[in-house]
Amino acid sequence: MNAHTRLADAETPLDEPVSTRIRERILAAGQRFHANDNIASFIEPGELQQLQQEVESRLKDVLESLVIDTRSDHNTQETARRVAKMYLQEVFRGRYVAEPPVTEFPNAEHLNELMIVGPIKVRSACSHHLCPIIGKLWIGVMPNQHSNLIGLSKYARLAEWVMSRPQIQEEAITQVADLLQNKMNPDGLAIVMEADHFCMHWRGVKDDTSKMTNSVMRGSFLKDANLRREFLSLMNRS
Ligand SMILES: Nc1nc2c(ncn2[C@@H]2O[C@H](COP(=O)(O)OP(=O)(O)OP(=O)(O)O)[C@@H](O)[C@H]2O)c(=O)[nH]1
Repeated sequence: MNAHTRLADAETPLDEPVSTRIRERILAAGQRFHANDNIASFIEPGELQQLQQEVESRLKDVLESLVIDTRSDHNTQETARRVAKMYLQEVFRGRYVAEPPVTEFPNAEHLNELMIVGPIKVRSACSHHLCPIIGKLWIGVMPNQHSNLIGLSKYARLAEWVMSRPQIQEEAITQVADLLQNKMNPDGLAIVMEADHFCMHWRGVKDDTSKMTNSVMRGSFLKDANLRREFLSLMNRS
């Protein structure tokens, strides 16, 4: 074995794709890493940049397999880099970064009146085709004296964190509900989402008029039909 071969052998672990290192940590911890899971706690400082480079190189292979001449086509020379950046830093960012900081305030005045936020614009992508999902979200909260209150902007920040992952709408809205439920511990929580799915508009069935609407009702919104009606009627005016 010459010095060059020994050096190459010693370097093998460093040549391992960064995605493999991250995946091994997640598996060792027995955690899930579905498309709509957040894996930020398994990514070490500096690795996100390496992951972006790895995705860029794989996307180059995809363009190669699509028989696109990225060397002479001035429009696609930088496409792999741009798409990798878009996935990691923008549209799927919610998988890779930690939850945004949210200050929780005690409900000092024991407020117990209905509060509605919306429509919050949501942007996501379906996990089946990675096509955009663009829609609106309304959140209703009924606090009690044990609830925490959060700042108005934090509803949008938390929703964005959950939505900027490949999702299906039913699971996305449940993730938003679980997050708010744990943070605020309200008496009742109501969430409605209405969205356009571009996997239906742009391709496939090419139905560009239908939208998907779904709702999650918890606690007092589930038990009290009048409260539910009040939320739905006020929501429809916004
Ligand atoms: N339930 C649910 N389905 C979704 C969502 N987003 C996209 N879909 C659907 O996921 C389905 C995937 O269906 P498949 O039959 O596996 O894939 P496909 O052959 O490409 O389906 P077509 O879209 O009918 O061409 C499609 O019917 C999509 O419309 C979502 O958020 N929730």
